[in-house]
Parts: sequence; structure tokens; C-alpha cells
Amino acid sequence: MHLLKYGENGDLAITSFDDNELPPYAILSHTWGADEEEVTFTDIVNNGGKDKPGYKKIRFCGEQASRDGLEYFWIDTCCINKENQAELSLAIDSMFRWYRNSARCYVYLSDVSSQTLNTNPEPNRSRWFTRGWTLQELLAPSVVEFFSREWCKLGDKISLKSEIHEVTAIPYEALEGAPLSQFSVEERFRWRQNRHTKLKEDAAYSLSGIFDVDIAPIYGEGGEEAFRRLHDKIREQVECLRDLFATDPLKDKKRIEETKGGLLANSYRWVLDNTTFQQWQQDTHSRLLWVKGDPGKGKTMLLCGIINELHKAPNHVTVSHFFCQATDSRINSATAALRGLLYMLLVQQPSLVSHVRKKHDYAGRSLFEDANAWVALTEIFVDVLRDPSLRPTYLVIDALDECVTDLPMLLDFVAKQSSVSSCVKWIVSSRNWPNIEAQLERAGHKVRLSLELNAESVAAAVAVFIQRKVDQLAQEKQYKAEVRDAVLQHLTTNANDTFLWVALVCQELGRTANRHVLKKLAVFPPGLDDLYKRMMQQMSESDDADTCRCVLASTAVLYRPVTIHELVALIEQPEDVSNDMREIIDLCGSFLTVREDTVYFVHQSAKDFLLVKASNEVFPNGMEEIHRAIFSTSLAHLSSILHRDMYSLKALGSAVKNVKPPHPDPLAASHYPYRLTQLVQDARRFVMYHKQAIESYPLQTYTSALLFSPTGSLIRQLFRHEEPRGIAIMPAMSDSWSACLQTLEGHSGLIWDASSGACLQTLLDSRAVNSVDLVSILALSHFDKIITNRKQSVCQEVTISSDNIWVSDNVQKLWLPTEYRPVSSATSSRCIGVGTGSGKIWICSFE
Ligand SMILES: Nc1ncnc2c1ncn2[C@@H]1O[C@H](COP(=O)(O)OP(=O)(O)OP(=O)(O)O)[C@@H](O)[C@H]1O
Repeated sequence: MHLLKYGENGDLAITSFDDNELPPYAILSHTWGADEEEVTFTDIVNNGGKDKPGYKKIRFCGEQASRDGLEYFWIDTCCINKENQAELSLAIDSMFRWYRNSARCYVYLSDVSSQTLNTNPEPNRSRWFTRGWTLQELLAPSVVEFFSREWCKLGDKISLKSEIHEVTAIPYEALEGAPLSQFSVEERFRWRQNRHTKLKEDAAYSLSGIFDVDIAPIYGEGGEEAFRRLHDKIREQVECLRDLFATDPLKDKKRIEETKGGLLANSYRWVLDNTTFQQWQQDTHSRLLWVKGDPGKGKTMLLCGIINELHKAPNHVTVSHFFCQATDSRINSATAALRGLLYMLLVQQPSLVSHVRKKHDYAGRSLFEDANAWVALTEIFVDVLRDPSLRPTYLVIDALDECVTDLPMLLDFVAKQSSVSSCVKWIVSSRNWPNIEAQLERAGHKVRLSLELNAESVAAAVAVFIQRKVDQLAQEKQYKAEVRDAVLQHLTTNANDTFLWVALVCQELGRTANRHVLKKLAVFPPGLDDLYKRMMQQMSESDDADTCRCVLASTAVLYRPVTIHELVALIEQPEDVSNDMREIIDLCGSFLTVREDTVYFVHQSAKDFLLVKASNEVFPNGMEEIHRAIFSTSLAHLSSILHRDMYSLKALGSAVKNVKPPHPDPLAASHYPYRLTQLVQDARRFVMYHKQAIESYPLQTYTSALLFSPTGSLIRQLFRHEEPRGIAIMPAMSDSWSACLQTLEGHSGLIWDASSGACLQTLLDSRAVNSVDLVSILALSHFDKIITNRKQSVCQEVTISSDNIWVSDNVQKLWLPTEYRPVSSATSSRCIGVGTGSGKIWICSFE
């Protein structure tokens, strides 16, 4: 980027900078006069152009910059060498970024006079508002100041926002600096209405920054073609993000805050004054902040608060967050965490989508969902972190301890990647688990914020929380002053710096009649576990103790939260309480809570308590008994309610996609057992398909059987943690089981996979691939030392057995189902390329 600066002798000088090492600069936004009136790059280089009318703008801009303490400034007329086509293209591409990165943008309204402004106060009627390029010049910089013809300041885009909104229809939030990706594509296109550019193509090119897409300018292509290319780029970007989407982390955060009773700012603000936090935030070398603490100490809410505060930063940093929740299978795995973080990051910085598109263009949605999703996501993530255009970004992962699947992989990734980019800072939180400690220990540039070591601040925050909770209770239940004071006193004395304990006791008190409050207070012991024990004891004393225990035990083993309706259909009730299930849930102490008709554990620690510390009481005959009960009750339920034409469709041609479930839905309570039936069916397919391998080599259940099952197989998904770790590139599998039920070994000829099409690369349609093709593929994949003749590869590390049944590296052995056995192959040291009879190729790599 070329920047202008006044030298000591008053002459203008132009200096070139690397875009990554720019000094602070001001930037001018204006409308162009006739070409011959504007000062050009050549004029400046030759110390000329001083007699041109456009020179006045340059002088004003330089003087204003100097008044604002800025040495450098940039003006499009003379800071781009337009005779150099490559430079011009690059400048058009970079323009949005240059405006965004400026310290101040001065808008020079040459047709607005401050002298007539009092009689005609309409600076917004200036020609400046009708030009195409000025739209991004208004939106990209954070500080935009307006000046009259006499160079008198009229205001800035915040103080003039209502006038600007009136003429441009751009919402206040966009003027205040909200990321433009928050606004729909249609809305952003509306902002350009009534704007014109001298060249037709510029109408499209001037929008590329607003949509954060790269479109190389090709002047002469015409406006229509330029807009077609722009629309194509936007569509491809939207499709890519749609496929990456699995959960909306913004909605997860909102839901979690609401479920936990709403975020109280005064209970997290202490962290802003905390020296460890400040060190992490201010020190450019501190990259990773690890917030650690025992259950219920308020880590999740603290992170919610920190995220809110980070958003308040004046320069709109990117904040991308992910909340792990063990009880929600959508958001409890390492892959889900990276996918969620990446999605949220790219929504805010869409130009980085290019890193995803490199892979997504070929693989589509399965890139993020098949067996290799982790490999693909980590590669993309690393590319994004190393991208020089990445803007200051915070990455936040809450509750690492609730990442049920592949936590070690996630920890390893965070430890390795948290220090690679100087503009990225990470925050993670977890309980005080030694295995997490051990893995994060390896991260460089980290700081640790232990809630136990900041007991004083946490105690003060809990005190604020107690005060708020007691005020609410006293108001809702009309406590007398003495009851109110006693509750406050008891909570303050026994809370032990644990928010959750306070929240649970208050929940119990909410259900207690006023006359019993004082008596009841005495039985809430300090400490979470003791409180849970007390709740168990209280429950066991009720008349519905057996039913309550049954509800707790079943809820603890179900693989997802269920609705009250479903719960009634799932549990073996000692007596029929179908109509009283809400009441029973209320009787289950404060372990459970109902939100929108769905039953949840009040907190992960409540579930942990039942599964570990109270397991003898909750599962007196073992957990298996509860699974068996759920299974048989489900079957009984299905047998009793299912009948022909459940939804009274009558017409035999009724298509599933057109069916609208009636209200109430007779199948509402059957969704859980339906999934169970699907699981049984899937298990049957799994066993049938891999029968030969499993019967002969039982341990292959955990290797080839999992690897060669479709990615959508429920068994494969449930046992993902068992998949062998050492195989880096796994066979690309289709989503669902093929038409082939079982292969009978010993027959000659190949049995074809009729439905799967998700191969890694198909080189040839129906003829078999040969080893030469495979060599090129391995070479393309940058694997060296390729050997085509298998006999030579004996001393190599990876090999295919002579009967084509095994791939092995001497330590691990992978059984090949018939349709994956090679008709040709090529081997590198750790990699084998296999060409199959169907023309499909896959590459297996052992780490
Ligand atoms: N700042 C806050 N505002 C409002 N409520 C809070 C706040 N901090 C904590 N709480 C209350 O305390 C409870 C426990 O907090 P939180 O879930 O954040 O703890 P945690 O340390 O993440 O627990 P765990 O490690 O067991 O998941 C919340 O459900 C909420 O009721």
C-alpha cells in the first residue's frame, strides 16, 4: 500500500508499505472530479500536480490527519498507480480492507457548504451518497467523519446516523460497526439502490468487500457478467457455510444462559479487574487463557460474560465460541467443537471460506460428517489460523470436560494451535481434571485462571448472586423480613463460593410453603454432594419414592433429553402415574427440571452424582436392568399403539415428505423407541455385513467393521471412540448401508456396492484402475517413495497381504471387505492406494 506523508520541507512524499506492517493512517472518501482535475500517482512521484483543483483535497486531508496525530494518509486518486494493471486489480481487491484498517476516514463533501448549512441543513443530499464506491467507504472504517467544502467538520457516522439512515436505508447497527455478515444478502443489495459508478463493472466490483468475496476485476466484461460472477461467488459462499453449519453457537449460548436462570453481570465483572485476565488480554504473547474450577463454580456463566464484554470492544473483534454439553450429542464431541468454532468464525469473516471451499467443492457436506471429518476440519482450521488476512479473533470453548468424544484430540489441537497466530486469543474452561491439565500443560503462552485461587473474588460474586436470588424469592413469595434475613444468612454462610449450590437451594425454597421455610433451611447442608445426598434422602421418604427413583435412573441412562410424553412411555412405572408425571418430576428433588415440556438434568453435576456417587441407590440391580426395562417398555409401547395408517392418510400414494403430523401426534411418545428400533436394525446390518470378519477375527469389530460401515450407521456413530486411531486417511464411505446384505466368501466375482458413491476419487468409470494411475494419485497426494510392485514392498512399513484380504503395518491389521479388495495397488512407506473392481480408489495411511 502506498501512503502519503508530508516531509519536513512541506513536500508530499509517497512511501510503500507491506500490508501487514502498516502505520496508522487516515483515508479520504470523496467524489471524483473530471480526470484531468485529479492529482495522479505520477504527479506525486514527479512532485507535480500542485496546480490541479484536486490538490486542495490532498492538502486538506494531510492537514486533518496531522491534526489527528496521524503522519500518513491515503487518497485513491494518487496512491494507486493506475497505469500498472496488476497494481490496479490488487488495489480494487484490497480497497475494502484498506478503508477498514484506517484509523480515520474523512468524507469530503465538495458540494456541501457549511456557510449555507444553517439555511439548508441537508448534508445528506450530497452527490457523495449517490456513488457506488462510497458505500463501502461509509461501512468499512470504524471512524468516518464528514467535512464540508470549507473543510469544517459536520459530524461523524455515529452522530449523523439518523440522517445517514434516512437517505441510505442502512440500519443503525451497520453504521455502528456490526459485522456486515449479520445482514442478509438481499438487504445488503438494497443498500446500493440509486448508486452509480462511471464504469458498469464497478457497480459489482464495489460490492465485493461488502459481501467479503474475491472477484478479480475484468474491465470490459460488462456489468451483467460482473454481477453474474458476484452472485455466483456469494451463492458458493452461502452453500459452503450452510454445509458447515451443525449448530448455531449463538443460539446455544442464549439457551444455556436462559436455562441457568439468566446472566447476572455483577457476578462475572470481577474477572475484568483480575490481574491474570488482564495479563492475558493485554500481553500480545499471552494467547491461551484456561479458566478452571470445580463443578458449579460459575465457569460457564463467566465465559458467557467474558464473551459479552469482548463484543463491546470498539473495533468489533471476531468472537467465535462453542459450548460443549455432555448431554447433547450434537455438541459433545471434538469434531462438533471445531465445526462450531469454524462456522461462527467464517460467518464473521466470510473471505476465509476459501479455505473450506478448497475441499468442500469436491466433497460437499460429507466433508464435515464422514469418518475423516476431524482430519479435514483440523487442516482447514490450521489454514485459517495462518491466513494473513485473519482479523483479531477470540476463540472460546466452554466445558472441555463435557466433550465426551475425542477430548484428547481436541486438547492436543488447542495446545498446538493456540500459539500459532498472533491475532488469535483462546479461552477454554474446564473442571480441575488432571488429564486436561496434563495436555494443556504443553501449550505455549498460556495463563491459568483458577477459580479456587481467586476465592475472594468468587465469594464476592456469589454474594451478589445470593442477594439477587433472595430478593427474587422474597418478592415472589412475599417473605416476611425475618424469613428473608434468615434465608440470606443461611445461604451466605453455607454457599462455599459455589453458585450452583445457591441456585439449587433457592429452587427448593421456591417450592416450599412459607411456613416451612425456616424449618427447611436447616436441612440444606453445605457442599454440592451433601446437598444432592439430602435431596435423595428427602425423595426416598416420599410416598412416590420408587417411581421417582425409576424416573431418575431412566433419565440418567437415556441418550438424549426426552419430553414428558416420551418419558411416560419409556419407564416401567411401579404404578400408573401417566397423568402425574410433572408432579413426580417435581418430587425428584432439584435433580430435574422441565423446559418446554422436555426433561433435563438441572446441571451436569446432578447427573454425575447419580451415576457415580448414588449409583447403588439409583441402580440397585445395575444399570443394565434399566436399559432392559426401557427396551421392553418401548417395545410394549410400540406394540400397543402402532396400527396401520397411523395418520389416517388413506391414499396409498401418500408421500412421506408431504405428510403433516396431526395434532396431537399419536406418535409423539414413540420417537425414542423408534430410534431404538433404528438402532437394532442398524446393529443387524452391521453384524450381517461384517459377519465373516467378526466371526473369524473378533477384534476386527473395532477396526475394519467400524471403518467400513457407512458414516450414517448408528453403531458406527455410537462407537466412534473405538475406531482405530492410527489410520489417518480412512476409506470414504457413503451415508447409508448399501443394498448388499452380506457377502458369502468363497464365491468368485465381486459383489458391488449398489448405493455408495462417496469414493475419495473416481478416476475411471467402469474399467479397473491400474497401478500406474495409483502411483500418480499417491504422488499427487505428496507421498514419496512409491513402489508399484508389491513384492518389493515387503520391507516397507505398510503392505497388502498376498491374498488381498489384509492391509497391515505389522502392528495393526485391517480386514478388507470384498468390494474394497484391490485389483491393483501402489504402496508408499505409510500409505497404500487401492484400486477396486468398481473403479473406486481409496487411500489408506497408517500413522
Ligand atoms: N454470573 C452469573 N449470573 C447468573 N447466574 C450464575 C452466574 N454464575 C453462576 N450462576 C449460577 O450458578 C450455576 C452454576 O454455574 P455454571 O453452570 O456456570 O457453573 P460451572 O462452573 O460451569 O459448572 P460445571 O463445571 O459443573 O459445568 C448456574 O446454573 C447459575 O444458576
